[in-house]
Parts: sequence; C-alpha cells; structure tokens
Amino acid sequence: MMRLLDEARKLSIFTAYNANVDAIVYLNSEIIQRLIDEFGAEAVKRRMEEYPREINEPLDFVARLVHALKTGKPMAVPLVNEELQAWFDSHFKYDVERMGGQAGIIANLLANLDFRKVIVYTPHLAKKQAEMFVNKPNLFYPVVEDGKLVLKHPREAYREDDPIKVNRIFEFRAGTAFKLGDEMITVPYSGRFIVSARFESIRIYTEPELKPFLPEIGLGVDGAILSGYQGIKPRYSDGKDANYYFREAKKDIMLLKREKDVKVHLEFASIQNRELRKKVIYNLFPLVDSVGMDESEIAYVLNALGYSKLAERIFTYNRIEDTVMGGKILIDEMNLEVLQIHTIYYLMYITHADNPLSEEELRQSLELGTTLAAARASLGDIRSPEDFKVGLNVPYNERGEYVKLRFEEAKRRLRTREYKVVIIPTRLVSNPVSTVGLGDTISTGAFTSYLALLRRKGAL
Ligand SMILES: Nc1ncnc2c1ncn2[C@@H]1O[C@H](COP(=O)(O)OP(=O)(O)O)[C@@H](O)[C@H]1O
Ligand SMILES: O=P(O)(O)OC[C@H]1O[C@](O)(CO)[C@@H](O)[C@@H]1O
Ligand SMILES: [Mg+2]
Repeated sequence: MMRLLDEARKLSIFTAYNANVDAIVYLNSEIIQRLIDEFGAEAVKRRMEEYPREINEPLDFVARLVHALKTGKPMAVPLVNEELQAWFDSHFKYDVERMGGQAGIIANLLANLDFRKVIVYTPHLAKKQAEMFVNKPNLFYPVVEDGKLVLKHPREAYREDDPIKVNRIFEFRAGTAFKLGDEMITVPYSGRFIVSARFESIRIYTEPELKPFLPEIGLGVDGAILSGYQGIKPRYSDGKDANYYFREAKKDIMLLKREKDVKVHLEFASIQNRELRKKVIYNLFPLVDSVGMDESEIAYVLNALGYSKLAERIFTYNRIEDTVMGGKILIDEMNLEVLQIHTIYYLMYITHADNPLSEEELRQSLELGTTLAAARASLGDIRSPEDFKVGLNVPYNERGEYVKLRFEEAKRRLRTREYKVVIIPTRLVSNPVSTVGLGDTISTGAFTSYLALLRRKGAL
C-alpha cells in the first residue's frame, strides 16, 4: 500500500474550481432540540413533507436538516437568500473554520502528501481563502503575467477584492437522539449536512485570460480533478445562465486535453435542482474519464436519468445489488472509463471489461482511498505522507464480511461479464474528528492510485 502511495506521489495533478470556508458546527441533542422547539415540531414536519430544495428561510433549513438526521444521509442544500447568513451566525457558534470545497480540500491533501506538483485553480481567491491553502512548495496557483503562464503559491496570488464563500457544515453523529413531537429519532449514521452558499457573486468558470493556457496546464500534469459544477445557478442577473457556464465548462475540459489526453476525474456533489443535475450529467460526464460520487448522489443521478424506482431503492436500502445495477447503467450510458462510488460501508469501482487494470489492481486502488479517508477521519487532517499509516490501523467496518458476501451474490445474479466490478469494505473510524471532505479524500486516493497503476502498466 505504501509503495502504491509512493508511486502516486510522483504524479502532478491539476484541480479546480471550488474552494470555500467550511464553518463547522458539531451537532448534539440539545442544539437539535432547541431548533425544533423554536419552530414547533408540527411546522417542521409539515415543511419536511414539502421537502424544500433551497433554503429561503430558517424553517427550510431546519426541515432539511432533520430529514438528513433521520435518514443519516450526507446531504447538501443551497442557501440562496443572502440575508439568512446573519440568522445562521446568530444561532450557531462555529466550532472550527477550515478549507472546504472539493478543489481546496484536494489541493491541500495532495500538497501535504508531497505529490510532485499540485496546481489548484479557483476563479475567486480572497486573502482569507488563500491563507487556508497549506504552505507547501509543491502547491501552485496559475496566473497570467506579461502574456505568460506563471505558477505561484496561492498565498502569493490572492486578489484583495475577491468575494469569499462560507458554507455552513453540520456534523452529526450516529446515536444522537432527539424528539420530533411524539416521535423519538436516533441518528442512524454519522455524516454531514451542508448549507451551500449559492450567491450571485460566486461563479464557476475559468477567467478568460487564463483560458488559453489550459492546454499548457494539461500538458504539464498527469491528471486533473474537477468539481464545483454543483455551484452553477440556473441564471444570473447579468443575463448569463447555466447553459452558458456549462458550455464554457465543456470547453475547459477539451482545452485541458488538447495537447495530451490527460485523464480527468469529475467529483460529483449533491445537486438539488433536477434540471441542473441533468446538465452536469449530460454535458460533462461524456467528456471526462472518471467520476466519483456517494450513495445519495448515485440515487439522485439515476433519478435524473429516469430510473426513479432504482434510485428510490438505493436511497432507502443502499443495497449492493442495486448500486451495481445503477453503476452499470451509468458507465454504459455515459461511456465512462471508470466510475467510483463511496458509501458508508463499501467502495465500488465499475469499469468496462477491457480496462487495463486487473480486478486485484482496482481493489488496491480503492484500498488506498479508504485508508487515506480513515487517516483523515482519525486525525482531522493529513499533514504528511507519514499520516497515511494511521489509516492502516483502522479496522474494516463491522459489516465488512457481509458486504463481500452480498457482493458475490449480486455478481452471480447480475450479468457483469461486460464489466469489471470490484468492491471493498470501508475502514470506518468510530469517532471521526469530522466527516466533511472524506469523500473527496477517497476519490483523490482512488483516482491518483488508479493513474499510478496505469503508469506501472505503461498505459499512462
Ligand atoms: N467515520 C468514518 N471513517 C472513515 N470513512 C468515513 C467515515 N464516515 C464517512 N466515511 C467515508 O466518507 C464518505 C463520505 O463521502 P461524501 O458523502 O462524498 O462526503 P464529502 O462530499 O463531504 O467528502 C462515505 O461514503 C464513507 O466512505
Ligand atoms: O457545493 P459547494 O458549495 O461548492 O460546496 C462543496 C462542499 O463539499 C465539500 O467540498 C465536501 O465534499 C465541502 O467542503 C464543501 O462545503
Ligand atoms: Mg462528496
């Protein structure tokens, strides 16, 4: 495992587009109970049934939070009303502020693991945001100076007037109990509920002056990890709309691949708006090589593709057989090279049968992902390659053997000959420091080790 990590560390990676401040609240029974009592259990229940897709007022937030707590599912809901920020800040004391956003988290992780070169791009880079990037000599932010591409440390590249984006993260732990009217609820799984800031000023794109240099950036790296598309809004007051930003996003991927067919991983994130979700799937999945997502997200994706019954089953039961079936659909319809799904109990890869890696190699790549996440869950952060070893001491979850059994059954029942499907149980930390970003960590470990294994075979 250490050897594979060492091979992955020889790679150079580009990552974009989202970085934000995660303001984290560790929920306990009292905080939850106080919120419910403030609005009244009946009102909360009614709003839960309406299932608001955006947070416009505090009750929308409470309803979606309680829904997430009841199911124990990782969820993210956009906050569209800027004025509500004051409500959040007066109601909660944030326990920690740390780097958030897939690109921000992944850049810091790769830099701390001493990857050869890490280039991170976010269209907004305020001073406070820049200072959340780790101080490592292998971490760069691309800027254009005198018509040339220059790589600087993010802390040397911030722009005074850039907007800053704060997401509120509510971490919940399995076993936390509270009352919703007559109903006693116990949180079934640990996880996080994200209130994602979605305001006009934050856009997901590449600045026009940097865009012509994307082929040069692509040429200089071994892989790219892109995310943040979930932040695109249906429309903006200046007349631009989601279609505009998705057209630009497509161009970016094609530009990155122009000089060299650099492998691109897209890290999916929850998108409440079904139309926007479809746009990410139909515009971008066909252009990338690899996609990663969690169990709620595959359910949402399948729903958007029209498989609502299968989606509902995955969401409710998280059965391996259904996830395999959903994965097959996705890899086929979008013709991905590789799809990686992370869930609380298992990680899965699905590829086409002609993938250059063997099933054993694919399993190793997932092992690296879960070990890295276990290290981060134990320590809160991964500060050096040494920290990885902490993950090796974290045991597999108690359902590990059951997971393997069910997978073998599923394989027998479903036709899987045209695919390679592998599953491993997760290494699960019982008292994680925090869970936000663990999926990003898994995907980073999985994708970079996938690339390293391809390279070992001369296929990269
Ligand atoms: N306590 C834990 N210890 C180790 N891994 C965990 C733990 N909790 C969650 N994970 C892993 O992290 C994943 C969360 O991914 P995801 O929902 O995408 O989170 P995020 O988007 O915040 O990174 C889970 O599917 C699981 O594999
Ligand atoms: O969708 P957004 O607002 O870019 O936020 C992404 C969120 O997902 C995470 O990157 C975790 O995957 C958080 O750190 C962050 O708050
Ligand atoms: Mg995720």
